[in-house]
Amino acid sequence: MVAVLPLTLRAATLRRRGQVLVGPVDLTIGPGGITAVIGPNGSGKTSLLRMMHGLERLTSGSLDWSLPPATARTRQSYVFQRPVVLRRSVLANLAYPLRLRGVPPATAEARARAIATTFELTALLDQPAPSLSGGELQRLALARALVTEPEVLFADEPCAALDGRATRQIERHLLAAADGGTRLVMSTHDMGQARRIATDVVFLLHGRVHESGPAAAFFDAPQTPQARAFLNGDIVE
Ligand SMILES: Nc1ncnc2c1ncn2[C@@H]1O[C@H](COP(=O)(O)OP(=O)(O)OP(=O)(O)O)[C@@H](O)[C@H]1O
Repeated sequence: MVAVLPLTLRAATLRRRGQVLVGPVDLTIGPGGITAVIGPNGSGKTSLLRMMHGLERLTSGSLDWSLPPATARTRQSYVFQRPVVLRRSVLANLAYPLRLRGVPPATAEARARAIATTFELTALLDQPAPSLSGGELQRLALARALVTEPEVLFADEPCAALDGRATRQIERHLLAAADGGTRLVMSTHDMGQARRIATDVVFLLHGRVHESGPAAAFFDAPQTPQARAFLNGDIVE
């Protein structure tokens, strides 16, 4: 199968109501690894992820996958910061993306049950998804995003509002997905998390990529005063 990556953004820009929210951004997402998109509140992390997944149309510039956009779209998933679930059972939620792709019901259900085991959701399969706790919902959202075995997963703050234990649990699943060959691009406010799991970092400031590169180098020796200030928890202008 031909790979969907790399994803290449050239001068990619998103404007809303006359304001530049993101861009111009030049960025390549190659195969393998976990990219942490970091930056202060309002720096454009969510907007950039939405652009890459095709939820926002670029105002100018270009964004190219190595395959046509319609094909690329079927090979990627997105996890929203606030998990969105169907008002149906956990099992139905897990089977849904497979059914959408035309997988027969029995096969979809078997795959849904298998991923539920991995994500420790088996005991909850018959429960209505909206009744789950925050940590369980986030696990369900991630499991549902991965049930199609996407080549790329975009995750917007996948551990926002989770406690330490639930966060570590999600991180284990993210690392396992990356080990299994899914390319991860995630935003996070949690620098401990970025240090723990990211292979590379994209540091956004005012909608532009201010610094990017291997995570270890970024955290050990940030190149700009703004990145240093951000990592120190100071206000970044
Ligand atoms: N649809 C929209 N229309 C107008 N402005 C928007 C829209 N979506 C986002 N913005 C603005 O774009 C900027 C970037 O927002 P975005 O949510 O991408 O940042 P973020 O880095 O993810 O922020 P946070 O860390 O607070 O989640 C913000 O100033 C936000 O108010």
